Amino acid sequence: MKVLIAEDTLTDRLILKLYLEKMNHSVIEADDGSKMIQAYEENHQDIDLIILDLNMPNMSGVDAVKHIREFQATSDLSWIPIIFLSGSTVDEDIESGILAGADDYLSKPVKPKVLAAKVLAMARISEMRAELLRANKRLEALATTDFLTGLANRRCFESALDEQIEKAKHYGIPLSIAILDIDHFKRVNDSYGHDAGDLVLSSVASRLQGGARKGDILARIGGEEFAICLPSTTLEQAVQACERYRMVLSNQPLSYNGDQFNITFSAGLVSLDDRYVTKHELMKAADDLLYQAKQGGRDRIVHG
Ligand SMILES: Nc1nc2c(ncn2[C@@H]2O[C@H](COP(=O)(O)OP(=O)(O)OP(=O)(O)O)[C@@H](O)[C@H]2O)c(=O)[nH]1
Repeated sequence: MKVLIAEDTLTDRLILKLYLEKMNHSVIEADDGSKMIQAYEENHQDIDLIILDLNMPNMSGVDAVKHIREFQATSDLSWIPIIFLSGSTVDEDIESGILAGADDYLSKPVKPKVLAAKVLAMARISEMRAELLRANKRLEALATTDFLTGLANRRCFESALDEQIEKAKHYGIPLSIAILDIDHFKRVNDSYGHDAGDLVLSSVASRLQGGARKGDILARIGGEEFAICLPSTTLEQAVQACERYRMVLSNQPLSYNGDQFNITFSAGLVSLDDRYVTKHELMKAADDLLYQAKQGGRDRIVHG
């Protein structure tokens, strides 16, 4: 681990450094609270643990710990363990160090075995926390991704759409959305089986993704239904974009086990204007136009 130590008494600092280096940790030193904060702000991405004296000149250990915890919160930095050192065994001193945001307490003079044990305990907590964050990230990805195509799922699309609507209204920039539905998809399943259907859905997703403009948000929002959010795009521009999406599908058949599929989609396309307040209204409007596209003969985009 990389340990930042702050201790104003030179001999105490050197002994602590020696112990830590013997345990194969690397050390950054500071001799008062404000230098420790500076060292932390400059090296925070590398530091795994802070050990600091509670009583130091210029800035007390309690204030330094508070500052570090505040800095972590406001800069969205990950938590790292902090152990404070003190010659005092007064209950109130221990309490104030922990209340300020430290995680453990070491009394002076530091005993190497106790130091090693506490550093190990902090490393364990740190690793558990990192594992929890990784697990949360995996869960978040699962909760927002469509398992079959790898595109965003409906939940993720709707939340992105909420953000885009707010941004568009706030800055007065255009926003369009399209809802696409593959034509006669049931025939693929019925003729070639569900696996072929799944493969067609994945291929459609990667074709659409391949043709996507940077910033467009693509999602699979239902069985054979996809949605595209086109930020900063007027209706006229969105019609062109959707025609491009239509071409990436229809200009070349998809193949599965030697069979070729000519896949087309129908789409409803709308742009945000005063008629729509919520994402549900916008999506409902796109859905109604999609229905018209199906009624009108499929393989077409109807906009409104
Ligand atoms: N393979 C596969 N099929 C799916 C999935 N989700 C929905 N489907 C199928 O998609 C088909 C949708 O059929 P319909 O709603 O009748 O629509 P369609 O055949 O595409 O006809 P139109 O939309 O009217 O052009 C059904 O056969 C569903 O079983 C999926 O994840 N995988």
